[in-house]
Amino acid sequence: MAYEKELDAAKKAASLAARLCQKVQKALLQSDVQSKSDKSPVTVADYGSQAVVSLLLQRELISEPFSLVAEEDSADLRKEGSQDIIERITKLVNDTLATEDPLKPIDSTLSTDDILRAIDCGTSEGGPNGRHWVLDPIDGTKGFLRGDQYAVALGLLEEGKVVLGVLACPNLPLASIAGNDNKNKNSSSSEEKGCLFYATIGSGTYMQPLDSRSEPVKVHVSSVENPEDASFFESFEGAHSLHDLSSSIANKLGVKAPPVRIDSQAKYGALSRGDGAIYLRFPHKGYREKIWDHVAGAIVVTEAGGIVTDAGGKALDFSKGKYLDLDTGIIVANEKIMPLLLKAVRDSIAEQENASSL
Ligand SMILES: Nc1ncnc2c1ncn2[C@@H]1O[C@H](COP(=O)(O)O)[C@@H](OP(=O)(O)O)[C@H]1O
Ligand SMILES: [Mg+2]
Ligand SMILES: [Mg+2]
Ligand SMILES: [Mg+2]
Repeated sequence: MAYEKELDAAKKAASLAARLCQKVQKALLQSDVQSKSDKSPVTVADYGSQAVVSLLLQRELISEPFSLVAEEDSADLRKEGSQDIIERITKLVNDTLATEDPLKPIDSTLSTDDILRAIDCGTSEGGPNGRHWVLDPIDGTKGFLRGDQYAVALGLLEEGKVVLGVLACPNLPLASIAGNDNKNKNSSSSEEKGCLFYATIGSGTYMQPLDSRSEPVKVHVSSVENPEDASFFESFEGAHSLHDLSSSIANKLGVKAPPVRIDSQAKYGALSRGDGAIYLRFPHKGYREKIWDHVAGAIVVTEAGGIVTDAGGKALDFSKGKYLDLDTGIIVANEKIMPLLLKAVRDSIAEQENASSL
């Protein structure tokens, strides 16, 4: 299989980073109200996750040139007054790496400078040439803080095309979230949860339990043909996607089920195994989508048989650097539903534009 070595490294890196995030989220949820309103736990987990992935990939793929496009950089951490937080991140990363390799000699413990350097490996710009890893160390920070869904999302671009993607979703139930009430979909209930989705180009999409040795299963998007029987995903946060517009599109399609609102690229993971059939994402005017919010999710869905396009039906172009250059919105569906969805999107956007020009 192509990209076998890269996939092994990516799965290991994302799983370990997810373990770090789980530890921080658990402490956060057990803490008092005052520290919950403080943003530092998510900061620590974000940087810690990025450092773990950066270090792991470089260690596992030592003979290859390394380029990483990642959401975070260390500029804020290098400001005065950040020493305490850097030390917390460094301890967290060292503790996490030690669980991966308990026999590691003690003198290889990483220093604060090592951690800052690892975070700053993620400053590549991407683009159409060569290989670039693309990382969102915590996608769905809002969900992370609420105790809901989030994902560690890692992908690989080769000559501007996505060839590999891994999504670690620590709070996503292993069983389908279709048909549950909305509370269970987003939050951590007592059922078994923690999913690792992965895909390489031409080889399909697989899911396995995070942190477990049980066998991966091949997954497929929903085969629903009639949109009336489809359910759709969208952002939990109304600030990230226009819920009114998606509701208008769903009405036109005759979708009966209420929207399933969850945070992060866990939506792409859930779609890849058929929990819902449609994903609608329409940011407010002027927002520019970043590649790390979609690279891993896009290949996880397309290798499972889905289609991911912008609102005009164009494939997403990940070769333009950090930003996606696209026509309003991102939509996902299976082959059968996509033509109907594109028409509903076009009609709803035209109606909205007419209404605002009156
Ligand atoms: N105004 C906005 N419109 C659309 N997306 C936004 C946004 N502000 C932030 N985002 C992006 O939405 C992502 C979360 O998506 P979702 O709503 O599906 O959970 C965020 O990722 P991070 O949490 O990694 O910053 C962020 O990049
Ligand atoms: Mg993100
Ligand atoms: Mg993020
Ligand atoms: Mg962010």
